[in-house]
Amino acid sequence: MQQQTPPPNLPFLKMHGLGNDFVIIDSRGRDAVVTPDLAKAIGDRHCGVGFDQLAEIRSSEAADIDLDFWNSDGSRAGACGNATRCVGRLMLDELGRDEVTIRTERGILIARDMGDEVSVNMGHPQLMWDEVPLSHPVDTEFLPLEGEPVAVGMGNPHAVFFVEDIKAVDVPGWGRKVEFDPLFPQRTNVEFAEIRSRDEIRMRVWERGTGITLACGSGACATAVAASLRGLTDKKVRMEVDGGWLTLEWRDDGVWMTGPTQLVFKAEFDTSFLERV
Ligand SMILES: N[C@@H](CCC[C@H](N)C(=O)O)C(=O)O
Repeated sequence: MQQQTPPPNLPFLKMHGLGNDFVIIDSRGRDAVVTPDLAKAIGDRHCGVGFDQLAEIRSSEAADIDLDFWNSDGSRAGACGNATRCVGRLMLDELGRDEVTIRTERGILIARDMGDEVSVNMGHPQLMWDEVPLSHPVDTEFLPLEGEPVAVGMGNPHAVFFVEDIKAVDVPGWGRKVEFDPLFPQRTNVEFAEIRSRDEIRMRVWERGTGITLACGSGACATAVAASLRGLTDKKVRMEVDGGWLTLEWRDDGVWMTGPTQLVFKAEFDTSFLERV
C-alpha cells in the first residue's frame, strides 16, 4: 500500500457503536496516511484522541470504499464489525442509498440501512484450524485449552469461552493470557459468553491489541456462530455486551450483525501533533 505524510490539519471523525469507539480518517483520493506509529499516537487516550480501533477509508476500484483497521497498540486488524457499521452509516448517508459495499481485508462486505440501525454481512465464519489461524491442527470446536473455547475466524481470530456466570470471570486476566497463547500465531480476540436462552447471550470481550472494550462486532458474530455450533442457541440471537445490544443472524450468505451507530464529533489534528509522530 502506498503511504504519504498526513496533510496539515488532517481531518477526522470520532464515532462509536455501542461504546466500541473509533477514529475515522478519510483518505479517499490520496495515498493512505496511517502508519503503526501514527495509529499508536492517535490511540493514546491521554496524549492523543483515544480509540479502540482506527479506520482509514480509501478509494476503491472493487466496492464503494476500501477500509483498513488499526488497533490502539499500532497493530493491524483484518476485520472490525462495529467500525464497518459506523463507516457504513457514513456511506449510506453520503450516497443516499439503502445498501453500500465496503472492501476490507476480509473481502467485500455489504452494509444495509435499517433505519436507526445498520446491518453488516460479516461473511462466512472460518472454522478450519488454519483459517482462524491456529498454530497446528486441532478440533476448533473444543480447543485444547482450559475452558475448551471454540475457535472462529471472522477475518480475525476469536476464542469463545462459554461460562456459567459471566460476573465471576476475570476478563482481563484470562483474556490477556489467551490472547498470547502460542496456539494463536497472530494472537487472538477472546470472548466470554453466558447463555441466557436459545435466543439470548450475554458476552464480554478482551480484544487483541486493545484490551477490554464495551463491544466487539466480529466477536459478537464469532460468539453467535460458536453458540450455534455447540447447539446452545438458534442461529438468530440477541446479544447483550457491556455497551448495549446487538442482533446476530448466521444465514446461508454469512453472519449478519445489526446495531446502532453514533457520530460523536468531527475535528482536525493539529499539525504540531502530526509532526511529532
Ligand atoms: N472491535 C472490533 C474488532 C477489532 C479488531 C480486533 N481487536 C483484532 O485485532 O482483530 C469489532 O467490532 O469487530
